[in-house]
Amino acid sequence: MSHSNNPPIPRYLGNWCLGRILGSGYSGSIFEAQHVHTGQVVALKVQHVDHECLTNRYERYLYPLLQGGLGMPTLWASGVQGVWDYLAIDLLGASLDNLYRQLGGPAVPLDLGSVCCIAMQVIARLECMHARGVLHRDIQLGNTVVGRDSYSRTLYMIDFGFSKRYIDPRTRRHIPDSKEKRDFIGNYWFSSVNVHCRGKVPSRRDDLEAAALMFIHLLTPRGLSWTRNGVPKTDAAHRVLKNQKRKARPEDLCRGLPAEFEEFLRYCRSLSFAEQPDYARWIEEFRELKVEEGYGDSDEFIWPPPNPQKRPEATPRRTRTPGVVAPDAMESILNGLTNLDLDRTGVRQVLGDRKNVEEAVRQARANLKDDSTATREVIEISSDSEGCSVDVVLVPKAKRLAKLTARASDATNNAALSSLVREFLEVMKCNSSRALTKDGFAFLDALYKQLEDPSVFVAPMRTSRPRSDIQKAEVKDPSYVKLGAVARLKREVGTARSNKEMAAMVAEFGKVTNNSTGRTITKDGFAFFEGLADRLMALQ
Ligand SMILES: Nc1ncnc2c1ncn2[C@@H]1O[C@H](COP(=O)(O)OP(=O)(O)OP(=O)(O)O)[C@@H](O)[C@H]1O
Repeated sequence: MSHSNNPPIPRYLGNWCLGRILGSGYSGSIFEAQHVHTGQVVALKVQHVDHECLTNRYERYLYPLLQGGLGMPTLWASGVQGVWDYLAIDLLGASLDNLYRQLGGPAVPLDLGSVCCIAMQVIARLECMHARGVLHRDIQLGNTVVGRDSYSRTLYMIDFGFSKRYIDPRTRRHIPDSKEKRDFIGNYWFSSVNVHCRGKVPSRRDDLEAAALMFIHLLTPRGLSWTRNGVPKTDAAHRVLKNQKRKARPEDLCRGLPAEFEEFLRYCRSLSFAEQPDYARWIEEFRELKVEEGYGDSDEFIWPPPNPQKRPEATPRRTRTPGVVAPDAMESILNGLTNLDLDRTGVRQVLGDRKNVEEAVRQARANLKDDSTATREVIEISSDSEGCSVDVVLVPKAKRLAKLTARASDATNNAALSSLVREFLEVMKCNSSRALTKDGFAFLDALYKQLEDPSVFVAPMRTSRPRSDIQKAEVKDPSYVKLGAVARLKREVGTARSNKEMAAMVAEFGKVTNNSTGRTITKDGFAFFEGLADRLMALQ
């Protein structure tokens, strides 16, 4: 319906006296308003009842599902008066869109510290919404706003006009997927490729992918490439935009950004339709990135952005430049393959006592046996420098770690252990996830055992309990516990005087990593293992 003939919005709606306009969207306007009796100040979302997209009608049913969650606005009242439908919700502050533009965006990107805070908070908001069975489906800068007063460092999600329950309240089941192409719901800039370009049914993964694109947009000078020509005005222009979005590879979108952003985007795209995302892991990843870059570990969104507390260390950050396999990375992949020597029956045992080979090693060997029947994983790696593509056989991370674990139990001296530690580092670095999986812990167990006393049985540092059990049973340490301990280990490993001392360090590393939410190896963690490999050579 056309709005030009709408009657003017009255000064009073229900018990609310309308004040200044806060913003307007496609379906209506938002006003600051005050309760005539209590004086309470709210944001009043006003829409014409005949509007073709009367989102208030949906929102009033969704708000109650979200009440009480951090960063979820409260719905105080709602009603219809004459032709006006209104919702009275918490009055909040500026949107990220406003703040970003104030600072010069998109010409000027946002600082990494702020984007990490945004990432931690937005992922947590999505976790909260999803836990209550609701998808947002319209994640964008204009729908992410800061709170007021004591909540001015908290981000809120607003605009649930496109939101939907993805858990059927009757059956308690996830909504079904569909092969049929559906009309697009969301926004041009950040809606996921599956939803926007392929017409798929939105699910939790798509909220997260939209968030990932939003983070990348904020960090990219001039923003995501498909946003640069403005909102498409014709169907043809919209088709061009969708094409551009569909073709943009994560490695191109994230060139020059810290690896976490590309990894997060890839992770979102790897989720299956009904899969539950690992929110905690990614909140922890962005927290660690923030700490590593000198911005501290808080997720509070401080505006204007403060300067980093310390400059980033000289070691270059791990940015990803996939698409091009660097010659040394390719060499390490191929070396890794040729080093996978399974026939070690004649190796003399010096450090280890074969009778006491621990559970982790037995497990690793069992995994190796299973591998003989496993299919090879072929991954295509294209090179944009040459405009060609090469096929490379990559051994999956788990398999390579299992082989390293088995070899660790057979190591005959410190030099052999040192080279195994270096191979372990290679595996962890060339993989898109730096999370220490149970295979990684098994390697640490084997290494610890060799360093400490191979004749004593050592309880594994991490068991392979199902993740749900682990989450129930464990109270995670705050990230600074792990970060502080690993930084100390990195400093101290260079002066370790014996294998026993190094064993204790490996054990401590395993313990703090197992107790942290993300179980990722940080930059300091990598430096610790590098130091350990050096020290093992020095103490031969
Ligand atoms: N609770 C609030 N407190 C303060 N400002 C708000 C609040 N809700 C919305 N706004 C402002 O109004 C703008 C539009 O709000 P909202 O997105 O909810 O409306 P909409 O009509 O659904 O918009 P669109 O059609 O663009 O999706 C927001 O970007 C924000 O700047």
